[in-house]
Amino acid sequence: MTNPVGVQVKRLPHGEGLELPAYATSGAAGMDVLSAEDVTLEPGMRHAVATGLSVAIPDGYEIQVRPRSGLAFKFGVTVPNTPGTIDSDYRGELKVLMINHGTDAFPIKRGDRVAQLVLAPVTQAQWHEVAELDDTERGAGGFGSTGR
Ligand SMILES: O=c1ccn([C@H]2C[C@H](O)[C@@H](COP(=O)(O)OP(=O)(O)OP(=O)(O)O)O2)c(=O)[nH]1
Ligand SMILES: [Mg+2]
Repeated sequence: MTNPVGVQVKRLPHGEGLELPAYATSGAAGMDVLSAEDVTLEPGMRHAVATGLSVAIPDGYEIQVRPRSGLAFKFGVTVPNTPGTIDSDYRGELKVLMINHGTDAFPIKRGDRVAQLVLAPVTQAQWHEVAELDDTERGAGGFGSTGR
Protein backbone atom coordinates (compact mmCIF):
# COMPACT_ATOMS: atom_id res chain seq x y z
CA MET A 1 0.00 0.00 0.00
CA THR A 2 1.62 3.25 -1.09
CA ASN A 3 -0.06 5.82 1.16
CA PRO A 4 -1.02 4.24 4.48
CA VAL A 5 -3.03 6.41 6.90
CA GLY A 6 -1.41 6.98 10.29
CA VAL A 7 -3.44 5.78 13.28
CA GLN A 8 -2.32 6.42 16.85
CA VAL A 9 -2.22 3.31 19.02
CA LYS A 10 -1.57 3.01 22.75
CA ARG A 11 -0.71 -0.21 24.52
CA LEU A 12 -2.51 -0.74 27.79
CA PRO A 13 -0.63 -2.48 30.62
CA HIS A 14 -2.11 -5.90 29.79
CA GLY A 15 -1.18 -5.37 26.12
CA GLU A 16 2.54 -5.11 26.83
CA GLY A 17 4.63 -7.66 24.97
CA LEU A 18 2.05 -8.37 22.25
CA GLU A 19 2.61 -7.58 18.58
CA LEU A 20 0.51 -4.75 17.20
CA PRO A 21 -2.22 -5.75 14.72
CA ALA A 22 -0.54 -6.44 11.40
CA TYR A 23 -1.32 -7.23 7.77
CA ALA A 24 -0.47 -10.89 7.11
CA THR A 25 0.30 -10.21 3.42
CA SER A 26 1.12 -7.12 1.38
CA GLY A 27 -2.37 -6.95 -0.12
CA ALA A 28 -4.35 -7.79 3.00
CA ALA A 29 -7.37 -5.57 3.68
CA GLY A 30 -7.39 -6.30 7.39
CA MET A 31 -4.82 -6.30 10.17
CA ASP A 32 -5.02 -9.41 12.29
CA VAL A 33 -5.60 -8.41 15.90
CA LEU A 34 -4.42 -10.49 18.85
CA SER A 35 -6.18 -11.46 22.03
CA ALA A 36 -4.61 -10.03 25.18
CA GLU A 37 -6.24 -12.68 27.36
CA ASP A 38 -6.75 -16.40 27.81
CA VAL A 39 -10.43 -17.29 27.64
CA THR A 40 -12.44 -20.34 26.62
CA LEU A 41 -15.65 -19.77 24.68
CA GLU A 42 -18.07 -22.51 25.59
CA PRO A 43 -20.65 -23.34 22.89
CA GLY A 44 -23.16 -20.48 22.63
CA MET A 45 -21.01 -18.15 24.75
CA ARG A 46 -20.27 -14.52 23.91
CA HIS A 47 -17.28 -12.61 25.21
CA ALA A 48 -15.66 -9.20 24.64
CA VAL A 49 -12.06 -10.23 24.03
CA ALA A 50 -9.47 -7.75 25.31
CA THR A 51 -6.84 -6.54 22.85
CA GLY A 52 -4.81 -4.42 25.27
CA LEU A 53 -4.98 -1.52 22.79
CA SER A 54 -6.61 1.89 22.55
CA VAL A 55 -6.57 3.88 19.33
CA ALA A 56 -7.18 7.39 18.02
CA ILE A 57 -8.47 7.09 14.47
CA PRO A 58 -8.18 10.21 12.28
CA ASP A 59 -11.37 12.18 11.64
CA GLY A 60 -13.11 10.82 8.54
CA TYR A 61 -12.22 7.18 9.21
CA GLU A 62 -13.49 4.26 11.26
CA ILE A 63 -12.09 0.85 12.05
CA GLN A 64 -14.28 -2.13 11.26
CA VAL A 65 -13.84 -5.30 13.32
CA ARG A 66 -14.44 -8.28 11.09
CA PRO A 67 -14.33 -12.04 11.70
CA ARG A 68 -11.58 -14.30 10.42
CA SER A 69 -13.18 -16.68 7.96
CA GLY A 70 -11.00 -19.59 9.09
CA LEU A 71 -12.34 -19.43 12.64
CA ALA A 72 -15.91 -19.10 11.37
CA PHE A 73 -15.58 -21.96 8.89
CA LYS A 74 -13.64 -24.43 11.03
CA PHE A 75 -15.03 -23.71 14.49
CA GLY A 76 -18.19 -21.56 14.11
CA VAL A 77 -16.44 -18.80 16.04
CA THR A 78 -17.28 -15.34 14.72
CA VAL A 79 -17.99 -11.71 15.55
CA PRO A 80 -21.71 -11.30 16.36
CA ASN A 81 -21.78 -7.55 15.65
CA THR A 82 -19.82 -7.74 12.42
CA PRO A 83 -18.61 -5.38 11.24
CA GLY A 84 -17.94 -3.94 14.67
CA THR A 85 -17.56 -0.18 14.60
CA ILE A 86 -14.67 1.64 16.26
CA ASP A 87 -15.53 5.34 16.23
CA SER A 88 -12.80 7.92 15.64
CA ASP A 89 -13.56 9.54 19.01
CA TYR A 90 -13.45 6.30 21.06
CA ARG A 91 -10.53 6.14 23.48
CA GLY A 92 -11.46 3.05 25.49
CA GLU A 93 -9.98 -0.39 24.96
CA LEU A 94 -10.61 -1.89 21.55
CA LYS A 95 -12.43 -5.16 22.19
CA VAL A 96 -13.42 -7.94 19.86
CA LEU A 97 -16.88 -9.36 20.51
CA MET A 98 -16.86 -13.06 19.78
CA ILE A 99 -19.46 -15.82 19.83
CA ASN A 100 -19.04 -19.56 19.61
CA HIS A 101 -21.73 -20.97 17.31
CA GLY A 102 -19.89 -24.31 17.20
CA THR A 103 -20.46 -27.48 19.16
CA ASP A 104 -17.09 -27.58 20.95
CA ALA A 105 -15.46 -25.29 23.48
CA PHE A 106 -13.04 -22.91 21.77
CA PRO A 107 -9.96 -21.93 23.77
CA ILE A 108 -8.40 -18.56 22.99
CA LYS A 109 -4.82 -18.01 24.15
CA ARG A 110 -3.17 -14.64 24.67
CA GLY A 111 -1.47 -13.81 21.35
CA ASP A 112 -3.98 -15.68 19.18
CA ARG A 113 -5.29 -13.79 16.13
CA VAL A 114 -9.01 -13.46 16.83
CA ALA A 115 -10.29 -11.00 14.21
CA GLN A 116 -9.17 -8.42 11.67
CA LEU A 117 -9.32 -4.64 11.66
CA VAL A 118 -10.17 -2.74 8.48
CA LEU A 119 -9.55 1.01 8.35
CA ALA A 120 -12.30 2.56 6.23
CA PRO A 121 -13.35 6.08 5.23
CA VAL A 122 -16.69 7.31 6.54
CA THR A 123 -18.90 10.16 5.43
CA GLN A 124 -21.42 11.73 7.76
CA ALA A 125 -24.85 12.51 6.32
CA GLN A 126 -26.81 15.69 6.77
CA TRP A 127 -30.61 15.28 6.62
CA HIS A 128 -32.61 17.41 4.20
CA GLU A 129 -36.22 16.81 5.23
CA VAL A 130 -38.77 17.00 2.39
CA ALA A 131 -42.54 16.43 2.01
CA GLU A 132 -42.22 14.15 -1.05
CA LEU A 133 -39.42 12.05 -2.54
CA ASP A 134 -38.84 11.69 -6.29
CA ASP A 135 -40.39 8.77 -8.22
CA THR A 136 -38.20 5.84 -9.30
CA GLU A 137 -38.70 2.63 -11.28
CA ARG A 138 -38.23 0.58 -8.09
CA GLY A 139 -40.49 2.72 -5.97
CA ALA A 140 -41.31 0.90 -2.72
CA GLY A 141 -40.42 -2.54 -4.10
CA GLY A 142 -37.82 -4.38 -2.06
CA PHE A 143 -37.12 -7.50 -0.06
CA GLY A 144 -37.13 -9.77 -3.12
CA SER A 145 -39.47 -7.75 -5.35
CA THR A 146 -37.28 -8.47 -8.39
CA GLY A 147 -37.55 -12.25 -7.88
CA ARG A 148 -35.04 -14.85 -6.73
O1 LIG B 1 -16.63 -4.55 18.27
C1 LIG B 1 -16.57 -3.46 18.89
C2 LIG B 1 -17.58 -2.51 18.78
C3 LIG B 1 -17.46 -1.34 19.52
N1 LIG B 1 -16.37 -1.12 20.31
C4 LIG B 1 -16.21 0.15 21.02
C5 LIG B 1 -15.67 1.22 20.08
C6 LIG B 1 -16.89 1.97 19.64
O2 LIG B 1 -16.55 3.29 19.25
C7 LIG B 1 -17.75 1.89 20.87
C8 LIG B 1 -19.22 1.99 20.64
O3 LIG B 1 -19.59 1.00 19.72
P1 LIG B 1 -21.07 0.98 19.11
O4 LIG B 1 -21.47 2.35 18.69
O5 LIG B 1 -21.11 -0.12 18.12
O6 LIG B 1 -21.90 0.50 20.36
P2 LIG B 1 -23.21 1.09 21.04
O7 LIG B 1 -23.96 -0.07 21.57
O8 LIG B 1 -23.93 2.03 20.10
O9 LIG B 1 -22.58 1.86 22.26
P3 LIG B 1 -22.42 3.43 22.48
O10 LIG B 1 -23.72 3.89 23.04
O11 LIG B 1 -21.28 3.55 23.44
O12 LIG B 1 -22.11 4.07 21.15
O13 LIG B 1 -17.47 0.62 21.46
C9 LIG B 1 -15.36 -2.07 20.39
O14 LIG B 1 -14.36 -1.89 21.09
N2 LIG B 1 -15.50 -3.22 19.68
MG1 LIG C 1 -23.01 3.72 19.23
